[in-house]
Amino acid sequence: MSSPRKKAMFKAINTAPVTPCEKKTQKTDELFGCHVFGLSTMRKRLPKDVYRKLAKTIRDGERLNPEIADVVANAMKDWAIEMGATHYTHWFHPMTGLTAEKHDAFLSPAADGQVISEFSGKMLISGEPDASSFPSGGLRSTFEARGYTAWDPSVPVFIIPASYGATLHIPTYFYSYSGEALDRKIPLLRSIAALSRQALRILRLFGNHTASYVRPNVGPEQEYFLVDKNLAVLRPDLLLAGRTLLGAPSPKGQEMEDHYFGAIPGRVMSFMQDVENELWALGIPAKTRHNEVAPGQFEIAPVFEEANIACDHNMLTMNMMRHMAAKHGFVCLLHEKPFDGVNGSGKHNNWSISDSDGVNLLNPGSTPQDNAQFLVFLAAVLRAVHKHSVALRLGTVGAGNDHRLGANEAPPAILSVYLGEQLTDVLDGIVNGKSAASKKSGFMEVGVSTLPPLPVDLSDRNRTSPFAFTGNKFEFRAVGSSQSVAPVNIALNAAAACALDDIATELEASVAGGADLNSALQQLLPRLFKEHMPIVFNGNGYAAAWPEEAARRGLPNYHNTVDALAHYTDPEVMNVFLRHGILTEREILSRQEILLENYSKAVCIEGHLMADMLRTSVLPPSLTAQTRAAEAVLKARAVLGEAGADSEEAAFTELRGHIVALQQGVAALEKAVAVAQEAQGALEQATAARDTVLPAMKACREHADALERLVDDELWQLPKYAELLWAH
Ligand SMILES: NC(=O)CC[C@H](N)C(=O)O
Repeated sequence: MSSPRKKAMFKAINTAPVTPCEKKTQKTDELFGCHVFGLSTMRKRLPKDVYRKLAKTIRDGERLNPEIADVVANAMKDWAIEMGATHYTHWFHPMTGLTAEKHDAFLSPAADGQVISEFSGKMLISGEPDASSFPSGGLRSTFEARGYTAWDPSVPVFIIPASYGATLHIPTYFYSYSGEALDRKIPLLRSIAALSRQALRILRLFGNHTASYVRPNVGPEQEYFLVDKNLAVLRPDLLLAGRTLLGAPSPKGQEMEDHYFGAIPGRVMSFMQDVENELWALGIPAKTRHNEVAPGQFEIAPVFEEANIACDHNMLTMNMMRHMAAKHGFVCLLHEKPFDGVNGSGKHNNWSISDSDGVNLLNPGSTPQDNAQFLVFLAAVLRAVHKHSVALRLGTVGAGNDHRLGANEAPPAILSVYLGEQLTDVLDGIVNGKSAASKKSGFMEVGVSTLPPLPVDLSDRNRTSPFAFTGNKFEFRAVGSSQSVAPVNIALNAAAACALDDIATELEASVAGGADLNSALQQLLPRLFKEHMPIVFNGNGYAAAWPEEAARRGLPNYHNTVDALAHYTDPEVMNVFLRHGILTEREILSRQEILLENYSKAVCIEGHLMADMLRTSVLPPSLTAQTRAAEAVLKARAVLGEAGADSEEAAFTELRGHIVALQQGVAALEKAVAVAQEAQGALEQATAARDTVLPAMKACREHADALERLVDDELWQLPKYAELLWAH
């Protein structure tokens, strides 16, 4: 038990579960939302007319009326101080992919040398952080520091408690001096508004005059790994890159499939309970928890919320998990592929749309009228994914996710829609103009006026599909575990808005021309389903034949981030975002640049880090092992004569072969990193990172992992896969 690695392992397996924080109450319904200045708290603390105006602002997603801002801010401050808050912060989502906050105390100097607690309406509504160091993708020069934050009242403010004093968090947008979006919230809100406008046109055609808005709902399933902290600190790759850059496979990985839904280890249960308590207090409806497929992998999933809130809540969930892992002696890995050879982690984005009356528009209804409306929305989704699949693919780009997509554990990078046989039968029937008897009970006459009810469980599950219909929602499985769900939902809403716009325009024209809605639909739906049937694929997305079949269908397959990002500026891709004012041309260009830079930086950091680890942690024990092997050859020869040391020589030669190759590999890797860093232009740099750094890393890893299996275990410093994956 002498080496730091062995000591860490000993500590890891002897660590007892940490007791979760004491809760304010044992009852979940009392705990839920207690750290949120939500509607019920507002009603209690605000004058009636102020409450009414604020509630309307929240419901309609408007900016706060400045006349009531001071009263609202004051009530918030009093509540926050009672909850132990000393500071407030505007909390936002810059293009770093993480959240950002800068804290200010509630204090202002008073005339008598004392201080008073102060928080005005102005402080609540807007802020002006120094924005110079956030990525802007060329939207402004570094010296143009001005950036603004503005309260997004559609997400309630909340308190993050800490032993030293809580902080009031105000969810905000973040934009530049010139009014351009520097964050992911602004385009998300614009996309939600666009979807609402277009979907309402369809509802009005169906005679719905009560719905005042339509909103997308999102439920992101979050996968993650937990690694014992004692072991993780000995792995610079886990700490700096969030994934292992080296590591021979564990003799036992996920082959037995015994981890999936297995009994949750005690330490992990305490961690989960602590996370959930905090999330519930924040009004985040965390619902499901379980062991995932890979050893050391877990999942947390909330129930649906409106997309903007769900997105903020997922960012908060990730922050909370990282934070709470430290308390429980873990490091929480949100990377898409922390370990080679076992499953990576995704974030399955469940997406549906509902109207202001709470009706889920992707729910097949129980009347012919409802079914017809469902088919229109279904057609719109198929059209959105088929016509705008590149825009959707852009919502999943990232250096980490490239290791996962298409690796036969997550969907391929080709976008297709899984509908299940039954629903596909129904659509085929509509396309072919004849009634379609489906496999099970579902049966649908052609001609929407005679549609019988559709069965509820319209589809099986298909894990290999990136975009699967699951009965009343779509599950977009391509998003990576570390990614914000904002980009993919911006793209989904934008693409759906375009498709609904096309459909509404045609139907409105037919109706205006005197056609009744049913005959207009009978004209439109068979044509639409026929046009977009190539996007429907119910088969195995992991099969080798699928990419070929997809190519025949004309479906794009951009299987890495750089290829996908190069198409951000294709006119038809830009148009998805331009058409309804979701992003301006300058905002699109800046996002393309930021994402490309982010990719090259991530790859170059990994390359640099791997070279350092190879030089300082892999080569030294390997060289010691080589010296021992050389001594073994000499000793065997001394005893057995020149010809008697064959096996010792073979062992030495094998070691030396990998060592020499690795020494050359490290030099090549360092050169590749330097070349990529010097390349001019964001696309060129990202291309160089992909084409030179990644292959150089792969070549090194082969030898390093072979050495791990050859070098004496007591010499090896880096915790091994078996230890990282199984010590919980
Ligand atoms: N059980 C599962 O759904 C596995 C999903 C897989 N981990 C992914 O990356 O998407």
